[in-house]
Amino acid sequence: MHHPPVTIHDKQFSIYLPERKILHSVEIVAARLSHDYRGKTPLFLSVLNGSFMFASDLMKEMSIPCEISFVRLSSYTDMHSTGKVKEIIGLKESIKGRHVVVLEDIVDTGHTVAGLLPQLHQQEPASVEVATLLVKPECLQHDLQIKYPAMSIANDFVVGYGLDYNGLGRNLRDIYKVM
Ligand SMILES: O=P(O)(O)OC[C@H]1O[C@H](OP(=O)(O)OP(=O)(O)O)[C@H](O)[C@@H]1O
Ligand code: HPA
Repeated sequence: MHHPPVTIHDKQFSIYLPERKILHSVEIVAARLSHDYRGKTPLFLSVLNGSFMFASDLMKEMSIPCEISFVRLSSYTDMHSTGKVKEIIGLKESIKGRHVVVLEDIVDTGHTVAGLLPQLHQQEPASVEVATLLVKPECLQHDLQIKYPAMSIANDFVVGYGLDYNGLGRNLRDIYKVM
């Protein structure tokens, strides 16, 4: 399939990860989670906005009983991290004693996940792990154990499949990187 470059705001992006590759990597993560959490009814916590597409496709591939809830925790404007971590919004149910799996679209500097995990641990879950579609190992600034990364990428700004550049690009089926 041909994927011409796309323009979003002031920048051009070229094809990076086609949809079939994304979906294949999501299937593999779902199979691992279905195996590891058998008998545990995990609670997925999808961190909005970026992770909605990953969460949706991952849930469809899960072969064990599981639940999902959506939380917000935003710290990004433009293409650079502000480094500020905000508190969790929207977590209505108790996670005490639950096996929680945080769903992220991307772990970049790691600020977001590093800020989120202590807030979750305060509520005494049985366990907390992180599943992310993308991780940028070169950019990580925290000592994080990301147990379920679907794909590792280089230090490129990417959009598509839920990921945005200043609000746009989330609807793209494929992932593009800035040119
Ligand atoms: O590892 P980090 O450097 O913290 O970057 C990753 C976070 O940044 C993005 O969220 P953003 O705050 O842009 O909100 P969004 O999901 O609504 O786009 C992304 O969805 C992750 O949550
Ligand atoms: O590369 C990225 N693209 C979109 N959003 C992001 N948030 C952190 N890194 C990125």
